[in-house]
Amino acid sequence: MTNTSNITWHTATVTKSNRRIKNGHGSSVLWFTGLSGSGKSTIANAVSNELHRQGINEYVLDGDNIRHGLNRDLGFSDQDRTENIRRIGEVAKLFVDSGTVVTTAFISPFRSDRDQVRDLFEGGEFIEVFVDCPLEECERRDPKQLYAKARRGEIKEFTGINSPYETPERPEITIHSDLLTVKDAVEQILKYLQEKNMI
Ligand SMILES: Nc1ncnc2c1ncn2[C@@H]1O[C@H](COP(=O)(O)OS(=O)(=O)O)[C@@H](OP(=O)(O)O)[C@H]1O
Ligand SMILES: Nc1ncnc2c1ncn2[C@@H]1O[C@H](COP(=O)(O)OP(=O)(O)O)[C@@H](O)[C@H]1O
Repeated sequence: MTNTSNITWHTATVTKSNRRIKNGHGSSVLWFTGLSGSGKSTIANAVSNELHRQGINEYVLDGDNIRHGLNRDLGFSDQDRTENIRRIGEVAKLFVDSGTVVTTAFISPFRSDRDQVRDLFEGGEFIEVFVDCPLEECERRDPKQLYAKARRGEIKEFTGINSPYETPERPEITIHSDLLTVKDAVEQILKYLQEKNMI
């Protein structure tokens, strides 16, 4: 599948470092991972809103939206999920290179896929945010009624029901979204970025 033998890498003249100096802040990826309904999109968007309010270049890459466009050819088999995450990782890397604080909201259920994305980045740029919420609470929320469908057997390979979710072992940030408000979650994440001098 890899075919880079006749392709030459062009080094850009304006660098990531130039862009960070111009912007007056760092760039990184906040990689949200967690079950469907755990709160990835809600918290990622709330973080992005706050960054925007503070004049920081931000962007949200969201699972449902990307699957309507760039990754419309992919389904939910293990193999397709791996390819989904690989592509998003590469896109996130472009955003970080552009000087943006990018938030991504994908289930990204497999540890090895998340670790491969982590390896694309320089030290400190990849921030794994585990949105830790018990399956029972996600199922109670069921904002898109997908758990109900999965329980009725209408969705095959639904994460947490009949497809695995591998919890992160050493995430930079863990958000207990069954215990915290969205506002508190945003504060926890912004505090991390400030402590790391990212913003
Ligand atoms: N089988 C199955 N399993 C899990 N999720 C499903 C499935 N079918 C559709 N959906 C909807 O697609 C969203 C998950 O897409 P992702 O790209 O984040 O998934 S993955 O990272 O490739 O596993 C997920 O969005 P979130 O609820 O925001 O997580 C669901 O709305
Ligand atoms: N503390 C919380 N953090 C995030 N979402 C919460 C929280 N409490 C309740 N919710 C609700 O849970 C649902 C989470 O849905 P969503 O953000 O789409 O999750 P995901 O992107 O992980 O599928 C939303 O309806 C949201 O309003």
